[in-house]
Amino acid sequence: MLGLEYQSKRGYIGLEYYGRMVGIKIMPVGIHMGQIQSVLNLPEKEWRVSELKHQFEGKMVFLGVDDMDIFKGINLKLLAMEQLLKVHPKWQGRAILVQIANPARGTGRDLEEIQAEIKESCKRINETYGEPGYEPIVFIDRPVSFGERMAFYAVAECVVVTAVRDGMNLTPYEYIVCRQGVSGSESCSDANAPKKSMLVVSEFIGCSPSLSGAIRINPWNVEATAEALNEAISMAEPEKQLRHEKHYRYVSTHDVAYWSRSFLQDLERTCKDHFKRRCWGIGLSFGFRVVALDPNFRKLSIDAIVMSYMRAKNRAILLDYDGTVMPQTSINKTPSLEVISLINTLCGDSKNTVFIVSGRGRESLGKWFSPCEKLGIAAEHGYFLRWSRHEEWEIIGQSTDFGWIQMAEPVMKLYTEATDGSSIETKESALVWHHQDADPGFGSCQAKEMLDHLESVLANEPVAVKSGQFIVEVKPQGVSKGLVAEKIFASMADRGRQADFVLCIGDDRSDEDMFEFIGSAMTSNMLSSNAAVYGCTVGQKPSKAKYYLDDTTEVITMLHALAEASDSLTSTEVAIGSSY
Ligand SMILES: O=P(O)(O)OC[C@H]1O[C@H](O[C@H]2O[C@H](CO)[C@@H](O)[C@H](O)[C@H]2O)[C@H](O)[C@@H](O)[C@@H]1O
Repeated sequence: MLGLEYQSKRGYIGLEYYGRMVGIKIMPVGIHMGQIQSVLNLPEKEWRVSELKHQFEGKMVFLGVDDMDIFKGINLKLLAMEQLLKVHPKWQGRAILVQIANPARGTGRDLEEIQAEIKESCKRINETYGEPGYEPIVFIDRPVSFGERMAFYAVAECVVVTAVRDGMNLTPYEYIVCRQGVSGSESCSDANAPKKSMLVVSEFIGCSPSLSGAIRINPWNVEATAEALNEAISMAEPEKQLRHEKHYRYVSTHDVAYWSRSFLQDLERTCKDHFKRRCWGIGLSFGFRVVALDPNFRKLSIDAIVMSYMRAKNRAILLDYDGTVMPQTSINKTPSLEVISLINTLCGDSKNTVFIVSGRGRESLGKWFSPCEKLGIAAEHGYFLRWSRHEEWEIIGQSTDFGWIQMAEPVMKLYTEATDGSSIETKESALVWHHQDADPGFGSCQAKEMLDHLESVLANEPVAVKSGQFIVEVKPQGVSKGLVAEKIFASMADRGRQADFVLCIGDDRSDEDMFEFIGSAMTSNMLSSNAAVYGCTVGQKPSKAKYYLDDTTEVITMLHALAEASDSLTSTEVAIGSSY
């Protein structure tokens, strides 16, 4: 949705936006039952009902209640009525459409045109089908009070809504409640008479999906609407009553009180963690965002991590590459001598298991880190994993079916052609669309669009579509940096070296899987019960990591501090000198 990640929960959608949870749900509003029932009891309403009953005696009354505006489809309703009289002549002299048009609230040429059309239609229909004592169209364009409206509902056999665009439109709901009447009152429907509330409603109005007994129409289809009018008034009485029962059951139980209660419940559920977070304004101008951060989210203290590091006996150090040890802005992506040296120093300490965990391919990572003999590498988000330079690559991904590439590639090509500066990277297990060199605004819009497109095209394929730093990536399902962390911790535990110090650093979405996993790993037996766990994101932003460092420079400074606290510094320095 809008290129943002979301989860479909029970009955609603949860969307995380800059650390805040946004809940999205369809919540049709209801009516105020008490308000309607109090009007139903008014004596002047009863008086007006008698008058109308007399006026429309022996007639089938269709009723329309609309504001006079260009979206209400009033003229379409008149045309449908005209068609009904034409193709079903048995209704001539018997069927009447009473159209209440609340005075227009706006002005303008469009409105004037529609008013002229309506006037013209009323005149034509009444001239064609009218006769002494019978006018098929009764057009009321004066203000009509709530009470009088109730009186019209009381005499109407069917309410017709033909809006081409609308919000909820609660007219059908009012009609249903009015037709049910109030017990003990000589109300709309005679107190003991069977209740009916026939409805012909546009499929374009908000209340339409809630009214399962209504006849739904597309108001632009005049012929079909005319048939619906005929069906509504010709239907067998028991069927009309059954439909009314369904309507009334829904409307009376889903009133405005129900709506406000469920709205508040949903609001509370969605916002339950909001109060635990701190909000910060970050960025400037169009890049300005309010982000909500966990109050425990804090800067990683180098002194504190060094202390834990020195206390530990079995350490797991998992480092992302791009944006973590390699600045995102660097043109040359080969690791610097400084990084190689640091990593070798860390690897040289026998207490350490050090891994580069990256989305990049195994070939480039293998080449770049060839001087780091003891370094483990997880490439392509862990699809490939190697414990040290001397060991073989393991394939962690379960899927060997890459048929999805035939479906994903044409979609990516389409967007590449339309987005100057974008390109496709083909990895061994994944396809990546890059837009770092495209126009920033257009590139990210295209990325969101493409993500949706790929998700729908690949819905039944064993893949995940993810966005990252200027990329959209399709990779095998189940492959994640979280799984890499799990594998490493499990293997350490199997070797009797349960980690008592964990450091995971990364900067983007794919690293969140690592942070999520280490958050839960404490409760499993994979880690030592007293393990010091440091999940650290690069850049201050909403994250599942508990700590942050501001940039790659701070990451390197911190790694230097750990290297200085490591054993066998001399031997590793020698190793670098000989192999790089
Ligand atoms: O897991 P990481 O180490 O953070 O790697 C993720 C992706 O890295 C590469 O893309 C990144 O560098 C590109 C320039 O070389 C840049 O255009 C892109 O915006 C960055 O995300 C790599 O090409 C991807 O396959 C990795 O998934």
